Amino acid sequence: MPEPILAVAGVSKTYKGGFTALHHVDLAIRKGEIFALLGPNGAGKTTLISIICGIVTPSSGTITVAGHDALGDYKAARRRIGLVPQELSVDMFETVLATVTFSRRLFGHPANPAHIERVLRDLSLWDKRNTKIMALSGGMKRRVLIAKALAHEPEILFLDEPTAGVDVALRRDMWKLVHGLREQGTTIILTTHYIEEAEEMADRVGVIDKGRLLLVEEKAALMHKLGKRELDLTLVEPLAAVPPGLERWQLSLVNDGKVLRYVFDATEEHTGIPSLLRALAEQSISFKDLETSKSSLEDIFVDLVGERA
Ligand SMILES: Nc1ncnc2c1ncn2[C@@H]1O[C@H](COP(=O)(O)OP(=O)(O)OP(=O)(O)O)[C@@H](O)[C@H]1O
Repeated sequence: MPEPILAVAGVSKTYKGGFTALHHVDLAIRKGEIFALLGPNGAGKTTLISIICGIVTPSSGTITVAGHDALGDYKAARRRIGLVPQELSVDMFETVLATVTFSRRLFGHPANPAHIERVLRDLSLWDKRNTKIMALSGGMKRRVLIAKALAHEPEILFLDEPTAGVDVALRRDMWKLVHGLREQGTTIILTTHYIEEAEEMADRVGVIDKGRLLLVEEKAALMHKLGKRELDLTLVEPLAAVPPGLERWQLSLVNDGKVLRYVFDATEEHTGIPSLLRALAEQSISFKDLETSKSSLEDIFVDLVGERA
């Protein structure tokens, strides 16, 4: 792997009260990728991002951003990063243009009106540049946060739960926007609880829970590796229990015994379906419909964090 644009090594965080929010996290982010950090509430996602962005001090570990030590050479590292926070943090009485222009100045960059215009146009905010933030819709305010984060031309953009509480249309717009940014060469790291979001957007997915990074995988490989499939057979006659003699297959009854469900590993060469169907025929169990479904990243995620009963 080429030199990562962001390297997190052995990062732990114990807050003052004694709570350990991160346990020895190692993570290397490739230039130009979209990386989704997926985890339930309280998993440690915001803590990790805040440490990388220099807002929270780690208890141990190192962070390197584009070759700069984020702890020792904080300013140089921070300049490479744009952070879109979860919560609205803008001056409601300022105009869009003034707010975004000011964000660039904060990083000590010389003015670049052409860049600011490009950012605002990309985010469909140019027509609103002279509007006060308070007069914008919720979706537009979110876009302003992104514009602010991009004002100083960062190489890495962090999006902390970019679509929490936004409607479906805006969520899709956000996804499009993120893909557009990646095409322009920005590395994107987003945190989310929405599996759908990781599935839709990410090249790689990291799953974090209780402060531990459980795995980091290519999204496609993750889904392939852990992908289970379900075969649902809608029975002609409902069953009260899975009949004896079928223990070889992982079967269960759902929908009041009307559906016999077979869970199998889609990556196995032999799925066991033909032999199951033969065994059912031998027992005169007939079905009127048959349907297979692929498990989603959501099933995988729930399996991983062990919330499934
Ligand atoms: N300043 C703090 N002092 C003590 N504990 C904290 C502090 N900030 C966060 N925590 C705790 O650390 C854990 C991780 O919190 P964090 O905000 O990083 O989680 P998260 O994965 O971003 O969650 P969410 O999805 O809900 O935003 C939580 O248990 C939280 O209560």
